[in-house]
Amino acid sequence: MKAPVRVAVTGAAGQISYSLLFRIASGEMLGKDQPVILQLLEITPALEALKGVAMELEDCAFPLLAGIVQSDNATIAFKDVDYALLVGARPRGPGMERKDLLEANAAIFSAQGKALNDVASRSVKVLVVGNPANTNALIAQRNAPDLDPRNFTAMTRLDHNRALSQLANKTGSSVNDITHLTIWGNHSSTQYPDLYQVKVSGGAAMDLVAQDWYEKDFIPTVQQRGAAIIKARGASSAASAANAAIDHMRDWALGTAEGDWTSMAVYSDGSYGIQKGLIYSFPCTCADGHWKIVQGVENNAFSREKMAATEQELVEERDAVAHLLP
Ligand SMILES: NC(=O)c1ccc[n+]([C@@H]2O[C@H](COP(=O)([O-])OP(=O)(O)OC[C@H]3O[C@@H](n4cnc5c(N)ncnc54)[C@H](O)[C@@H]3O)[C@@H](O)[C@H]2O)c1
Ligand SMILES: O=C(O)C[C@H](O)C(=O)O
Repeated sequence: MKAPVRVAVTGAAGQISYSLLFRIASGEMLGKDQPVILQLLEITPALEALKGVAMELEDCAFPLLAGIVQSDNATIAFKDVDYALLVGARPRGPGMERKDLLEANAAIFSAQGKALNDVASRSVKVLVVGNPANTNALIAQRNAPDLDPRNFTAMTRLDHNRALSQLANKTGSSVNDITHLTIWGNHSSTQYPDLYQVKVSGGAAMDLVAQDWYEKDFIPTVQQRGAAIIKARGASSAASAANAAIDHMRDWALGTAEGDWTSMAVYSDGSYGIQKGLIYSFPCTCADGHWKIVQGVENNAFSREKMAATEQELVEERDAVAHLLP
């Protein structure tokens, strides 16, 4: 048996975590041979509810669950963690854009960035789920100057998975037949789901769909899917968000599928002309616990315009929280 790794989850009594924690503890994220210690962070008023979640985790008798820490103190919850899933934040309600949450949630991520800087493992892998995810990840990263900026990522895997399903439905194929999909940019309504590189059963996806459907149906559907879920469910996506978080971390830790890539919002090194330092979603491959931005994707004028628009939104979000960026 391997030695246990420490996995922090914030917002651990919230709705996403209720789908997430049990899957981490059952080995779906890091493998069926990897014991985990869950280090759960909540705000003080939610500690009682958190206790109930921890009791249920115990009641599953997961063979891989080697311990549970519950705290309202980030320096306790993040102590020596190898993985940190930053979920805890206010979700948006009907009619809100994710960036409307910037003020409410930004302070959380500066405090948590500092705590990670102080006590987490130096190789901690951080995934920000709480919205606006990219800019929250930027805030956490900038408040953790002793950690490699590449340790901080934000989640666009839910958008990626949504796009896979939409395309599979349209083309009458299986998600298993689809490769080389990219979500570029922000986890927001400016994101750009790019089908130009996509292969369906080895052939070009754009040969199977009309440009009109791509522009007027597919792109807005993927961009607006979070809002559509909120409208239908009366609450933001939870199980699908947890599933995407598992996919993101599993690929980062254990590697992406051979011959394909995934979408991850990562620290921009200037690839594709995107401003260095933004947390921007790119096509990424992962191996040996490290992600790499796929190079050499040829973007046409349509794509470049969409990539620039979502970059511009991230620049504006960054500028709006400049006071929280040391
Ligand atoms: N990136 C994505 O694709 C994606 C998808 C779905 C939801 N989200 C976002 O995830 C976040 C959580 O969603 P949810 O549905 O689980 O919300 P929720 O309200 O059910 O749960 C959030 C939990 O976070 C806790 N919390 C608040 N401040 C905290 C802090 N400082 N430290 C620790 N915990 C704290 C709350 O007490 C609550 O239990 C929201 O911001 C939502 O918009 C992101
Ligand atoms: O849309 C939201 O506010 C929640 C989440 O980011 C989603 O995409 O479902």
